[in-house]
Amino acid sequence: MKLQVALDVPTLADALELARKVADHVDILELGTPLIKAEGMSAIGAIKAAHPDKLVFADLKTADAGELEADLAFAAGADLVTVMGTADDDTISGAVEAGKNAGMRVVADMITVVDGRVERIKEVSALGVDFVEIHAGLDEQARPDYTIDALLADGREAGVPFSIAGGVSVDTVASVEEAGAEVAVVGGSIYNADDPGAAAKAIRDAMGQGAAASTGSA
Ligand SMILES: O=C(CO)[C@H](O)[C@H](O)COP(=O)(O)O
Repeated sequence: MKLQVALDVPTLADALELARKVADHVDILELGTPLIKAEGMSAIGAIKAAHPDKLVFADLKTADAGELEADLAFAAGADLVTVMGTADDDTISGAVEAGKNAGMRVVADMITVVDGRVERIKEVSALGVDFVEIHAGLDEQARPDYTIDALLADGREAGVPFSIAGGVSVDTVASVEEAGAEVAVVGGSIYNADDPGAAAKAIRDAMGQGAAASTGSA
């Protein structure tokens, strides 16, 4: 399983600083949606230029014009982009087409899909996305009864390649790996830590894989 850090910070300068602190311990550097909105697509290339040995993930959360938005992110240097799992099937297919043309990968973000999630995961997988991100967003995580367990159960059941995002921490990353995820996505547990580098290393160690390898593929 690979470890992806979500650089959910407001400026490119903050993202470059955070990436520098954690890069030794992660495989994939994610530009969070707010960062891309604040800084634009050029931030993708800046992160890639600073860390050419890492996969760069642009969390576009595209809801329409899938081919156009994915094209822009791939041209800017992204290795992977997200399209919303709730988007129109043609939007998802458009992003998949852009991925094929660029030789890069497309991930369907299943955020806000709760009822019927396994069925929709299978549908978007059949449209050709490379994997699905089974995801509880920050607002869903803030509810008092939130746990990661439903995400893991749906990953096990769906039978397609998946990542997990939704407050993954040093305490839960082993269960994400045990569920069969290709990628564990971690934001707040790293960027809110007093020492983000140490937090990333602790999560990597909890995965039992030691230091991050060079990342030609996820
Ligand atoms: O995409 C996101 C929110 O929409 C976050 O990047 C993702 O949820 C990972 O962060 P955290 O570990 O804090 O949940």
